[in-house]
Amino acid sequence: MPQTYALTVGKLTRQLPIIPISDELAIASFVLLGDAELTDYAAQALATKLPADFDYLVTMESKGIPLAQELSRVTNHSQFVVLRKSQKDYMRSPLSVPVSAITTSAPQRLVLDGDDAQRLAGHRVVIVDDVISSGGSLEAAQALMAKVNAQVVGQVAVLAEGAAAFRTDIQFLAPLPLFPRA
Ligand SMILES: O=P(O)(O)OC[C@H]1O[C@H](OP(=O)(O)OP(=O)(O)O)[C@H](O)[C@@H]1O
Ligand SMILES: Nc1ncnc2[nH]cnc12
Repeated sequence: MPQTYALTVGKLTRQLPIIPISDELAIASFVLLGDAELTDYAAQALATKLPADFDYLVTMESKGIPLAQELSRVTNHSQFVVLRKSQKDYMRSPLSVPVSAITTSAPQRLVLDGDDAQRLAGHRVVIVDDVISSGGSLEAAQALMAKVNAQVVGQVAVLAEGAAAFRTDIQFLAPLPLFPRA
């Protein structure tokens, strides 16, 4: 098994460390947090793939947050919504659903603050994340949007990992392979 994977996103390349995540599987770890150059570049590129008309970007804590912020700025949307991975005492009437992701074996919930729920109700939203893999995080976000009667008009990510690269219901910039564990 190679130790790193050379990821190319447009004009940028990054060497991603290959990390075992189970007895059978390893991932090329893509941590966008802290990579301002790639975040800005990806936001510019993803902006061209968004529907012309939407009200809010919605992202998932945590690695999607800087991307959604930059994409909001590029598309002149002054507010976006973050779905959290834990419930905080400052939330009012939060809604939550179970979420599973390829990187997380422990049970988790995805949480929407009630104030954000009111803001999204009846609006057109685009779900944005750094990477879509099993689709578990995306599915949980969709479930929350359905709960608040928000219409999902786009689903975008920088990378589609494994079988997600064959999905026709998402827009992304590059595929990312999964690796058998050595
Ligand atoms: O399609 P899936 O299998 O759900 O995988 C994709 C999700 O996994 C990663 O988040 P992670 O759970 O690692 O949390 P983090 O962003 O807080 O690190 C990534 O940011 C996506 O949200
Ligand atoms: N390859 C990857 N790196 C980091 N987080 C991920 N979440 C899903 N796939 C991932």
